[in-house]
Amino acid sequence: MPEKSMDEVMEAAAGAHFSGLRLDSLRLSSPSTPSSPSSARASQVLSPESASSAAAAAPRQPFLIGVSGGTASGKTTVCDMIIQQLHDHRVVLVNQDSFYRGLTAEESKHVQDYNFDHPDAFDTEQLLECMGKLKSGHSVNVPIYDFKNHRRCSESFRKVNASDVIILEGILVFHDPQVRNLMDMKIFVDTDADIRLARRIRRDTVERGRDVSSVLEQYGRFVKPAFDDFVLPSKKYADVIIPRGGDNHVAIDLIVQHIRTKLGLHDLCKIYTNVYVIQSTFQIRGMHTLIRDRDITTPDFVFYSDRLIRLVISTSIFFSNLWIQIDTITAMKLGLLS
Ligand SMILES: Nc1ncnc2c1ncn2[C@@H]1O[C@H](COP(=O)(O)OP(=O)(O)O)[C@@H](O)[C@H]1O
Ligand SMILES: O=c1ccn([C@@H]2O[C@H](COP(=O)(O)O)[C@@H](O)[C@H]2O)c(=O)[nH]1
Repeated sequence: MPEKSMDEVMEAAAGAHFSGLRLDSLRLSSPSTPSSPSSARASQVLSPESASSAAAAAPRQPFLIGVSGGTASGKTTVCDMIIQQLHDHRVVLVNQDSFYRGLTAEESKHVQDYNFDHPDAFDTEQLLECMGKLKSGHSVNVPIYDFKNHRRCSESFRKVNASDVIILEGILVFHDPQVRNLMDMKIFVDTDADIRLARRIRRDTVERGRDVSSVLEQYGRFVKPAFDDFVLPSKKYADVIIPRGGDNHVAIDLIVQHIRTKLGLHDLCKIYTNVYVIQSTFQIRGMHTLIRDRDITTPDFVFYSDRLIRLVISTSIFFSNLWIQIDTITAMKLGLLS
């Protein structure tokens, strides 16, 4: 019989013909790697599928957001706005630009021929290593890239501390599948190409030591073709597309609200390590809405409250049964039971 995930069981429990949970339909399976004392217990008994849905409901890792889009689309501006609005949480920003390989002395002589918009211009291995460490709660030293001389500062780094939210921003952060798969949420900043070019001319002449003709030359030769070949095709991976970038306050508010909801669960599980948050489903949200409706009839109130209460109790019975089984196995291993 195929294994059922906790989500499927709960979905069934919240469905139209609920008549209690059948715990015997949940099979025990082999151990998986524990990540914390509380999840260690669960991961010994839940199937990988169930364990991953439990992990999804009770996230322990930082929330990683990827922000992509063409050059000068407003990625940094959008990230700054998100960080500002999430002021009550620890948020760090990592720029893909920091992982530019930097030019060799030979390449520097022909800088006008160098394609900074191709995926090979970035040290993606190093980026992956840094993001992996940050995701597992460690601080990292991120290189500092100098756009004026196209090199990394050899002796200084930026220390990025472990945080609740990590934002990774850059033109090609959705290009590499391994980097993409680390992300919990992907945002694409979609700004008109003419506006981006105008902003890029202003920014690169004012801040990055270029002149207008070199910006236009680089744009036509490398930036635009690479946008069409690599950046635009990665837009399909986005969960959210923000038209007009930082001008789109509604989209940014919605994104911040979503992150706050995710972090709310995160915080709860951090404070109480044995809390299991039942994953919200369409049916569960529907029942909560119905019982909060002041015009609901008494029979309906009793009916839906009963379903929700059964769901909570069934879930706790499910977990207490698991703990009893683990404790029995442990006792047998210790020779306390035969
Ligand atoms: N909504 C906006 N209105 C006007 N200027 C903007 C807006 N968003 C960004 N800019 C300007 O455009 C330039 C590029 O913006 P930035 O956020 O750094 O883009 P990206 O990170 O995508 O390269 C910056 O000089 C910034 O001040
Ligand atoms: O030495 C360099 C490195 C990069 N670039 C250009 O920068 C943009 C990416 O940065 P955004 O902030 O996203 O615009 C990319 O299009 C490169 O062409 C550079 O000119 N010189």
